[in-house]
Amino acid sequence: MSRLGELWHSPEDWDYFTVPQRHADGRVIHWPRGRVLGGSHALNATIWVRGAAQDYDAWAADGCPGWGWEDVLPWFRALETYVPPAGTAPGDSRGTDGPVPVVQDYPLNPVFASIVEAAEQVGVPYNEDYNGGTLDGVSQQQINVRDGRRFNTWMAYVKPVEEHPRLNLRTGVLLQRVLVEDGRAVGVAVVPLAAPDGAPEEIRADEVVLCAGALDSPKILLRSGIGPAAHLTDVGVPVVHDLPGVGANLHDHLLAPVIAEATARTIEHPESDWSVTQTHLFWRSRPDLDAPDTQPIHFSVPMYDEGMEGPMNAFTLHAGLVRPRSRGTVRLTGPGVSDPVALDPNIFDDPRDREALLASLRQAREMVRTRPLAQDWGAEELYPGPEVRTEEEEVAYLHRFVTTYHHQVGTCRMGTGPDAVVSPEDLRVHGIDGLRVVDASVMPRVPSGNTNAPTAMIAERAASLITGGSTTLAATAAAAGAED
Ligand SMILES: Cc1cc2nc3c(=O)[nH]c(=O)nc-3n(C[C@H](O)[C@H](O)[C@H](O)COP(=O)(O)OP(=O)(O)OC[C@H]3O[C@@H](n4cnc5c(N)ncnc54)[C@H](O)[C@@H]3O)c2cc1C
Repeated sequence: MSRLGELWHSPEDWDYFTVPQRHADGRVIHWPRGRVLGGSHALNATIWVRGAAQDYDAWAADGCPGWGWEDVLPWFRALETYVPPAGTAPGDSRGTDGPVPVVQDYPLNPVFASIVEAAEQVGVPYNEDYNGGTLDGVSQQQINVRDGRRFNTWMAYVKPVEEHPRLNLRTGVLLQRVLVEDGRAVGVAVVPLAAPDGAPEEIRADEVVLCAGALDSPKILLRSGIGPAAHLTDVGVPVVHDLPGVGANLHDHLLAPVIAEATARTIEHPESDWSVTQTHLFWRSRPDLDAPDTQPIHFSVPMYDEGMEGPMNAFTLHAGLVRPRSRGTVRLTGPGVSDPVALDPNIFDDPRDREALLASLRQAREMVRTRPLAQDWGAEELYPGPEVRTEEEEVAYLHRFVTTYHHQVGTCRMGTGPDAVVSPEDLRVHGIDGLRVVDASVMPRVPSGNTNAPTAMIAERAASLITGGSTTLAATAAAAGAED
């Protein structure tokens, strides 16, 4: 867990980059994505966050009836086995017998205990369980680990039934496109990962469920001729079905680092079995907001970005924006599987995003100056650094160092309007029979927290829909796990 950064740029990473960001100094930003069973959950930080009730109520109000907080809560509960801090009991809203371990019962590295105190000193109260109904506050992260190792959705759901005679798992192939005949998906075409321009193999199916994530599901639909007709024509893909919303509505959470050297104490790393990020906080950048719009995340190591350098005995308080308003696109540059995809989150297109991230950055800088960090650890800010004082300088710093929180969503959004791609009722693609999308791309708007748990909730619910509501994979996998 503590070495997750080593998976970036590795063979397990699709290793995507954005197009140059016009409101962020023209920089391209690395977007790691899991190229492995378990998807991005196999290389993420395993932080488990449901989001705010208001997030889902807004989905319901915005054309997705049946996806309000009270509707999704049972599915969140069904997913998890929550292990609360020692000496405490799970609240009513928490699950205790689902297939995904959600663990809060682990030792905090001392620097995180001081970070929690620093947050309290700037007016952020401690929240024992941010998944218990209220997000606001500073908290220990709840993570997916078992026996000191990451535990992802592949391990929870598929591995227990890996040998099932009705499961045929193909690895080493790339899904090229969905095959559509007379308005119905009838299977997929795959090519060898090692030779993607080779002849495709066709796999026929009664129904196709696409779950390639917020970057690849729209890419595959576009390559299949399902998407905005004008764009498809531009890149040489024959139009099968004009669906304007495919690849639109791309958005992401953003981070910007505040890094401080600890000059008075050594940050030890007894957490080698645990994560180098153990706390985060949820905070409203303006008092009139109905839910937190920032989620700073803390690291016991310096998260130096390209162009930064400094001592290793340092920690990071990443400012974080979780209710972005800017929207971008996923677009093809050509019809082939080897043609690069153009990923444009359009960071800071809406200036309100920059304002919220700036408020979060200032809060993190203020925390570094509090007694628990400044005095007890001798914390001295390295980045942005003392020379960054005016608003203009802080904004320039954001443009130079803003980065992803890895939570891209929205590119095959659920809904019923002209921009909707899948139906909120059953996640079927509008206008094509026999085709569903089930992943982070269907979220109409990103929840105010990390996106893995919401994606797993959507998948859990979809499994029930696909099987006619008669069962859930949670129950199946939990039963299989119990037999081991
Ligand atoms: C570095 C990083 C850290 C993160 N940290 C956290 C965290 O701590 N907590 C949290 O909640 N969220 C975190 N996230 C986000 C979270 O992991 C994602 O939101 C979640 O995994 C999305 O699930 P998904 O099923 O939509 O897509 P993915 O998990 O990306 O799965 C998509 C799958 O489709 C496969 N695929 C794609 N294209 C093709 C193709 N053409 N052919 C065949 N297969 C294909 C991929 O290999 C992958 O297995 C992080 C993400 C990253 C990248």
